[in-house]
Amino acid sequence: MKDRVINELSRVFYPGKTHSIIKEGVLDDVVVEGSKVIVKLKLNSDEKDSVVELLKKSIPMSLKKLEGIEDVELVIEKIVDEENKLSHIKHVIATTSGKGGVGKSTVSVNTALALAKFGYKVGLLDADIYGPNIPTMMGIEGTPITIDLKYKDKILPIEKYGIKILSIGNLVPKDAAVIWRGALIHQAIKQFLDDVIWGDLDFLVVDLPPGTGDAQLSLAQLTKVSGGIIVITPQNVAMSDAMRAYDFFKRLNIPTIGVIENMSYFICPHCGARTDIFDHGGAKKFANETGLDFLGEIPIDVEVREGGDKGKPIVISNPTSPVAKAFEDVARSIIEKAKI
Ligand SMILES: Nc1ncnc2c1ncn2[C@@H]1O[C@H](COP(=O)(O)OP(=O)(O)OP(=O)(O)O)[C@@H](O)[C@H]1O
Repeated sequence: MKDRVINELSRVFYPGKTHSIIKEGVLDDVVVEGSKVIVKLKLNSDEKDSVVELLKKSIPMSLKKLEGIEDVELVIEKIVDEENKLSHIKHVIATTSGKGGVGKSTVSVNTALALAKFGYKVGLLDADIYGPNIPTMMGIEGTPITIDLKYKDKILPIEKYGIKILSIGNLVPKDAAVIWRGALIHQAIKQFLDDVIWGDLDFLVVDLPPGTGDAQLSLAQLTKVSGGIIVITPQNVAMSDAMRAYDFFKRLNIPTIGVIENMSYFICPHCGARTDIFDHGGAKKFANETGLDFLGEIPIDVEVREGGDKGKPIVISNPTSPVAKAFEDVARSIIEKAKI
């Protein structure tokens, strides 16, 4: 229904212009509740009253033509011109890792879902240019993006499991991004921040590429990141990579919220014995040495991997499991630090 509403709105002219209200970039959100639709617009504070009056007439008139829509509510917010476009996002949280494959995306996805479980409005931005695997993990691969293809200027994130998701994988052809360098990456991240209709969010979790590179730099330049999370595996060799990621956050003035140890240990499902496959405690040691907070340890669990492959993360597929609880603990620490 939401798609139909947006499609219909693409036919409503912005008063005084030759293009639609969508092209004008004033649509902030669309919420469908049964036969009622709520359309949220953000207009410049100096927009004329006559324009507002015309919108109040034309939008309900147009949407009521849709089958199943009986009531249309218009919420119009006036914003100061060129107000920071991210002012409706309270906290930007970035996750990174010293190196690839440590489970950074897994942590981003499950932490975002745990935050949403606590009732917060959450967005998840997959800015991992080199391995945008969040669509697969969230089970949204192949879902066509609606609005950017038609209007070029605004992108609607995909909603699943109660959060809004957008991946660089949705914007560029598979494998094309790996050759991207500075300027292009900067442009892509800018587009994510400027042109995506995130709506009001308490948290935007950004899954950065591993290491210290252009994406981190651009994000820091383009927005105020409330805090960064470093994901590491327990081996000693992982420490120097983590230290580089931490130093980079410091140089970019991104406060580090803390460290998570992923693949921390393995509990045998048959005998219950614990094995520290990659050693254990590296992240805690790292946290002690740097004075950072230790946010928790996530065991290796086949359900985590399966959840990622099947597009149903463990926080959703098995919410009472110890791993899901561990992700909730991470979310609690973020909430506590953000003092929300
Ligand atoms: N705690 C865990 N238990 C079992 N499997 C896990 C765990 N964490 C991550 N994995 C699996 O390890 C693989 C790599 O994880 P993920 O993609 O999250 O890592 P990443 O650090 O984001 O990798 P990349 O650098 O490629 O972006 C995935 O198949 C994922 O399902």
